[in-house]
Amino acid sequence: MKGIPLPAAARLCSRCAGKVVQMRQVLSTSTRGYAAVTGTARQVQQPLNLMAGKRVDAADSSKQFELFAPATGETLKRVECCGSKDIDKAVGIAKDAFKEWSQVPAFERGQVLTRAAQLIRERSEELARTEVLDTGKPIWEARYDILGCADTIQYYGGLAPTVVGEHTKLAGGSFAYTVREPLGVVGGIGAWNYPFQMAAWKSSPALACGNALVFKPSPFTPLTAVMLGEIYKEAGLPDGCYNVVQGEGETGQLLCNHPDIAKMTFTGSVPTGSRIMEACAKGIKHVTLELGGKSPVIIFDDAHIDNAVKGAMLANFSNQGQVCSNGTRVFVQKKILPEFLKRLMERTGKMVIGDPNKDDTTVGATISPQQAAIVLNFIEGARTEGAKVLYGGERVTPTSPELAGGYYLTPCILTDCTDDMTVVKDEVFGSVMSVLAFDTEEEALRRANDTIFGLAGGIFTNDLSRAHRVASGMEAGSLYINNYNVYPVGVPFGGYKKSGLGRENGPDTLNYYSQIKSVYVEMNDVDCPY
Ligand SMILES: NC(=O)c1ccc[n+]([C@@H]2O[C@H](COP(=O)([O-])OP(=O)(O)OC[C@H]3O[C@@H](n4cnc5c(N)ncnc54)[C@H](O)[C@@H]3O)[C@@H](O)[C@H]2O)c1
Repeated sequence: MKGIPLPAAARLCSRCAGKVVQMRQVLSTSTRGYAAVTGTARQVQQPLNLMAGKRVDAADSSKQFELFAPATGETLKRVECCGSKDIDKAVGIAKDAFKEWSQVPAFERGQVLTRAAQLIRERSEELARTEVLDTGKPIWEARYDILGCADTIQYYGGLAPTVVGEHTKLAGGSFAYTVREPLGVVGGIGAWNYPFQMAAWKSSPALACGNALVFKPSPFTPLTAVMLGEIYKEAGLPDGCYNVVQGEGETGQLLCNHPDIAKMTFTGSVPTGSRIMEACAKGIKHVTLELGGKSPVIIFDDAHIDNAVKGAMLANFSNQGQVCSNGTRVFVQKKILPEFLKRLMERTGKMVIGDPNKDDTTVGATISPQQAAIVLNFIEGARTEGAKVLYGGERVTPTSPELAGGYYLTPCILTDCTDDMTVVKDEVFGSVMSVLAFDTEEEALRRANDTIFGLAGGIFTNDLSRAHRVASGMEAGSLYINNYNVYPVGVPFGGYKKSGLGRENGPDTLNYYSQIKSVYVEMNDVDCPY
C-alpha cells in the first residue's frame, strides 16, 4: 500500500505525542483488512477481567453495564461488574505476586517492560482499532496513542534499574544507606478518553518499581487494558502482577477501600478524585490524582499567527475535545483578534467529521449520548449568557447509515465570551473553544490564573522574555510555549490546584510508586547514657 498522506491534524498532539515520521510509517502500512466502520461485537473478546494472567468472569453477575461503540451506537456486550468477592480475589492474587516480583532484580523487571513495548509496537494496529471501537476517536489518534504508550513502557523499563538508594557517611566510620522499595499492591482507576494510555502510564512505573497492580478501566472503555495485560504476560511478567477488574464507581470504591491496597492512582474528574482521596485518607494510603482542567492559552499580538491558530486547535479539538489538559480559554490580544478568528475559522472548516476508522477523519464520535448532551447544553447555556457561536456546535449525522447511531459534533468556536460565563469557568470535555479578548500581559495572566484548576497552559509569543515571564507566573503543572498538548515521553505531567496531585510520565513518577527505607549502621560501641 502506498503511503497515506498524514492528515493535517495528525501532526497534532495527543496525550502521547510520538514522532510524526514514525506516525507516517504506521499510517502507510496498516489499513488493509479493516473495513471502515469496524465497530463490531466480534472484536470484543470476553471475559474482560484479568486475574493471575487469565481472562475470568466476575463472581457475581447481578450488576452489569452496557458496552457500546460510540462510532455507531451499536451495543456490543453487557459486561459484569466486579463486586467485593472479585476485588478480594484480585487484590489477594496481586499481593501474592508482589512477593515474587518485588524480589526480581530491577534490570530484569525493566527487560520485561522493554519486551512488552516491542510487542505493543508489533500489535499496534490491532490495539489501535480496538481503541477506536471503544472510544470513537479517529484511527490516526489511536495509533499515535498506542505508539506513545510503547515508548512510555520502554522508558520505564529503562529507568527500572535506576531506582536505587543513597549512602551517607557518618562520624566514626558509621554510615546510613537508603533503599527505595515498592509500595505493594497499587490500585489504578482510569477515565475513558485515553484508555490504553491510562493503563500503560499507571502500570509501567508501578511495575518498574516492583509493585503489583489491580486496574479498573472506565466502564465506557474496558477493552484495551486487558489486552495490555496479555501483552505483559507474553513479555514475561509473572501472573498476578497486573490484573484488571471491570465495573463502575462501586467497583472503584471497593478497590480504594480494600485494606491491602497500598496506593491508589486515579485519572478522572475532580468530584470522583475527591471521593478517592477521602477513601485513601481513611486507610492512610498513598494517592496520585490526575484530574480535570480549564486551561488557558494566551496569544500575544506578536505571535506567529498561524502557529497560534494551530496551537489553539490542538488545545481544543483533538480527541473530540475530550482531553483533560485542553486549553479551552483562548485569550487573544485585541489587535490580532479579527485575523486570528478568520484563520481559525478557515482551518476549522477543513476538519473532516465522520467514520473514525477512516484515515482522513479528524473528528470522530463523542464518547456517549450523555456526553454529547452535556456539550450541547454548555453551548446553549453560553448562548443564553451572551456568547456568540461563531462556528459549529451542532450534532451532524455522517452520510454512512451505520454511523447514524453515533454522536458526531462539529467543533465549536465561541466569541464574545466573558470570564464569568459557565462555559468559561467549567470543564466542558468536548470541542468547545471560548475565545476571550485581552489588552495587557498583566491582565491576561491574572485572568488565566483565575480558576480552581491548574493542569496546563499555553503561551504564544515571539518575545522570549515575555514567554518565560508568563510561564513563571502561570499556576499550572504543564506549560507550552508556542505549541500545545505535546507530551513527549519523559516529561512529567500533572496538575496544580484542583487538577491533581503527583506526576505521571517522567522520572519523578517513580518516587510516587516507591518508598524510602533508611538503614543506620553503627560501626562503634553504642554510646548510651544509661
Ligand atoms: N489529568 C489527567 O491526566 C486526566 C486525563 C484524562 C481525563 N481526565 C479527567 O477525567 C474526566 C473525564 O473522565 P470520566 O468521565 O471517566 O471521569 P469520572 O471521574 O466520572 O470516572 C473516572 C473513573 O472513576 C470511576 N469512578 C466513578 N466513581 C467512582 C468512585 N466513587 N470511586 C472510585 N471510582 C469511581 C469510573 O468508573 C471511572 O473508571 C474529566 O474531568 C477529565 O478532565 C484527567
